This record gives sequence, C-alpha cells and structure tokens, in this order.
Amino acid sequence: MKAGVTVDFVPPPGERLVGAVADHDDQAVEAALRPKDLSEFVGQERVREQLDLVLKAARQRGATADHILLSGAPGLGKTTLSMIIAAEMGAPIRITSGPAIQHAGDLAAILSSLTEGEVLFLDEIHRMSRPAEEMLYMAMEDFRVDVIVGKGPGATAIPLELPPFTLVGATTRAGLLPPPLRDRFGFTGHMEFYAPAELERVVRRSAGLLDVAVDDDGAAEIAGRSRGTPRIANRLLRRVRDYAQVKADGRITRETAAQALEVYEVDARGLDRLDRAVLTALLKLFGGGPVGLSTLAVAVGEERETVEEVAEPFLVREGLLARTPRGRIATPAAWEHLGMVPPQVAGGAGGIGQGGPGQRSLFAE
Ligand SMILES: Nc1ncnc2c1ncn2[C@@H]1O[C@H](COP(=O)(O)OP(=O)(O)OP(=O)(O)O)[C@@H](O)[C@H]1O
Repeated sequence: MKAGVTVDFVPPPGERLVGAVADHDDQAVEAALRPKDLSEFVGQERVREQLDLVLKAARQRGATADHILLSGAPGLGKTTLSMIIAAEMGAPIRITSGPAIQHAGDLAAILSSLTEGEVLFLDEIHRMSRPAEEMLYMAMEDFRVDVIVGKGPGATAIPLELPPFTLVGATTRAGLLPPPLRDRFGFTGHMEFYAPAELERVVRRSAGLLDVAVDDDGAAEIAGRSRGTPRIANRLLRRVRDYAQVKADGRITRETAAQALEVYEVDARGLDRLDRAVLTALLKLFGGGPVGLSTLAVAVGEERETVEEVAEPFLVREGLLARTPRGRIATPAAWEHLGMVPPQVAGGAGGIGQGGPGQRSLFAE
C-alpha cells in the first residue's frame, strides 16, 4: 500500500452502519449514552407523559408499578426506557430476553430470585417458548408460579409465591403477542420513529457526553441520515467524530458530517449502498417496475430475504418503493432521490413504475 493513502474510513465488509440492531461496538458505548431519567429521554412525548403518570401514581400509592409493554422497532429506546422505569421507581432491574428463556424452568429460576418491587425487563418477549409464556401469565396476574416436579403421572405442581414485581416486556411486533399475554399488561407504550429535530437533540446530547464539538448544522446533517433511530444517530456520530478528528480540526460541522458519511456511503436520506443498489436496479434495469422480488434480488446479487427484510422496510417507510401484488414498484420520490427522470408512458401520465390500471410489466412474477 502506498504511504499516505488513508483507508481508515472504509467500513469492514458486512457491517451495516445504518442497521438498527445493536452490534458489538454499540453495546460497548451505549451504556454511557443512555439517558438516566425521563427528563433526559428525548422525544416519544406521549409515551413519556403516560409513563410518568403510571409511575408517579404507583409511587404515591407505595405500590409496585403495573406491568408495562413497550413496542417498537429496534434502537428506539425500549431498553433505555426500562432502565429509566426502574430508576424512577428506585428499584433494581433484571434484564433478560425471550430467546434466552427456552424452558419454563429458566423463567421460574429468574422469577423466584426477584426481590420486592424489582423490574424484570424481558426483551423480545414475543420469542419466548410457549411453556414459559404460560408460566408468565400466572406470575404476572397472581405473583405465583407452579413449579412442576417430576414427570408423567407422578408429576406434582408446587406453588411458589413471588414478591410483587414489574414486568417490562419489549417487542418489535406487538401483533405477534398472544392476547392473553397482551391483556396482562396494565400499560402499553408504542414507540415511534423519531423526527429529525428530536434526533438532532439526541446527537447534541451524545456529542456532549463523548466530549465532541458539534454545531447545529452538523447535528442536523447526522440526524437527517439516521433513519429515525437514536441508535443509528449515535453510531453515525461516532464515525463522523473519527473523520472530524483525522481529517479536520475535530469539530463536527455540516460539511465534515456530509463528507464523512459520504465515505461510509450513507446518503442524505440515510440510504446505504444496499438500499441504493436495490433502487438503482429497480429504476435502471426495470424502468421502475413492477418487478418480482426474486428478479430484483438476482439483479443486485443478494438473497431474496436480504432484499425483502434488510433493504425494503426502510425504502417502503420512506415512500421510495411500494410492494404490490404485481411486484415491486418505484415511486416518483425514488426517481427524484436518484436524480433520474421516469420514462413517460403514452399520454404522459407518470412513469412506467406507476403503471396504469391493467399495465403489466414483463418482469412481474
Ligand atoms: N429517547 C432517547 N433519547 C436519547 N437517547 C436515546 C433515546 N432512545 C434511545 N437512545 C439511545 O439509543 C441507543 C439504543 O437504545 P436502546 O438500547 O434503548 O434501544 P432498544 O429499543 O432497546 O433496542 P433493541 O430493541 O435493539 O434492544 C442507546 O444508546 C440510547 O442511549
């Protein structure tokens, strides 16, 4: 390699800078960036206000707070909020997750070691095993579990009293929870994606904690590319910080943020290389669609599932791509975003992608 050539800013292959699920690096720094109380928690006004009431009322009664369900996409602050709930109640917190509880016995062991008023945070609660889920119903309602000892006809149920505790369940898919479980939560908070102005506040706050100077425009630039998600905002901030430190004077301005994120291939709207590859193929190769998912996946050299589960949700949310029974279609915003002009259909009404009634693409599946 030639001396002086800087390759520091090329992300390792496979890593997705705009992925919402925590990676190893995030886990190491997230603890330091988590807001510690409700007043520090940015955005989610409605959930915050409702939760504030639930917790204040419980404190006034000297009671344990009702069970709380938090639903929303990864990285929106469910774990953070569960820690705040415990802090506001002056209670310890135990953190576990649905996939970690495969047997009812795993859950019984956790429940029986809780102390009075403790908060049990159960992430990905929709992924718990069925027997554990059934045990949880009784634990939530009656603060009691039946521990089964032995097997077959000789098995006996030994009732075990539990101290009152608050279960905070988190799920990315509230619709997947069986109604008996959903009904046992006294309060459900639905977390929304954050507005750019809220993410700017997250970025400014995190920059303060990381001791990085960021001006308002720099924070806005990072926020605009963060896909409505604080975890992504914090991750982009860290990468921009590296760039500002090495390539500039360490201060994050709009210019340094834009340049840094260009190096990382995160564009002004938060699309990364994969997202843009899907859109580009849809526009350039298939005239905006409709085109079947498998064909689109082959065109970008990815698995069908990767396109469907990794790239498409954000493209759909951003109004750049539509999933239709006839196949994937690019919206006018997609053409605009990639700086391309849609081909005109006869009569001049919109692009091929918008296809008139009955229009069927050669590429639809
Ligand atoms: N409202 C907020 N204000 C400030 N920072 C936030 C907020 N919400 C989340 N964050 C930050 O984003 C990061 C991710 O948050 P958190 O781990 O709570 O998300 P999550 O919804 O639990 O994600 P997952 O579902 O993947 O577990 C944390 O570092 C946290 O500091």
